[in-house]
Amino acid sequence: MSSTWTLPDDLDLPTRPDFFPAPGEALPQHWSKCFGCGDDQPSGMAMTFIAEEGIEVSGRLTVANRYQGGPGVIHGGILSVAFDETQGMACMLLGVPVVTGHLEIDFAKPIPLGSVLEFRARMDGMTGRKLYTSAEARIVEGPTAGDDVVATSRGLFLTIKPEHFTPMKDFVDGEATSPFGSSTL
Ligand SMILES: CCCCCCCC(=O)SCCNC(=O)CCNC(=O)[C@H](O)C(C)(C)COP(=O)(O)OP(=O)(O)OC[C@H]1O[C@@H](n2cnc3c(N)ncnc32)[C@H](O)[C@@H]1OP(=O)(O)O
Repeated sequence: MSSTWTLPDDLDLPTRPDFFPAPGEALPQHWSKCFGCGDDQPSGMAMTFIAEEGIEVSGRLTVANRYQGGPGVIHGGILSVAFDETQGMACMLLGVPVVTGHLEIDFAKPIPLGSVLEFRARMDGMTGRKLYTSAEARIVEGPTAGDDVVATSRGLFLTIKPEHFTPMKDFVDGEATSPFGSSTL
């Protein structure tokens, strides 16, 4: 795998805050209509996430037939959504909303339809509003399951004020059951 991603030297590493769920506990969805994790988004991926040790989080995705890109394998865009979600969830330990500014993926191995993927992500450091994250995916169930990393991702997230989304509120498709910013975290 290769990447042009380089971390700045002057990053602070966040520590796990008291309000963050204990290792093994579920993380709340950040927005019920989110394509990646929302339970009020019938066409979405309905990913679920749990807190891991330290500042790591993990998420799972079953590769449904509708996520097909090349013959029999996951679409790269779907894989990117899953990384985006998982790395965004890793930023939740700051307790403030974030958006993705930059995301880059290395696709290392084909991922067959029907696989169950596990994603693990963490913040590698932060400076000001900029949060540097990384993640990797493994196939944990399916014919090619194993310890091999099948894809990796690096992403820059930026903290935002809740009013960032105010100009968009008229475009929301109906009433959300967990409005943005109402996360229990
Ligand atoms: C729990 C959450 C889970 C979330 C999962 C899903 C996440 C998503 O998909 S979010 C949706 C996709 N993303 C978006 O819609 C974001 C759209 N972009 C924006 O709104 C803006 O560009 C935004 C907010 C990222 C940055 O704008 P703004 O707040 O004005 O910051 P700006 O002053 O331009 O940049 C701040 C710093 O970040 C840097 N920066 C901003 N964008 C980038 C980028 N793409 N690459 C590198 N650096 C960047 C700037 O260089 C600047 O650095 P420095 O402080 O050192 O000068």
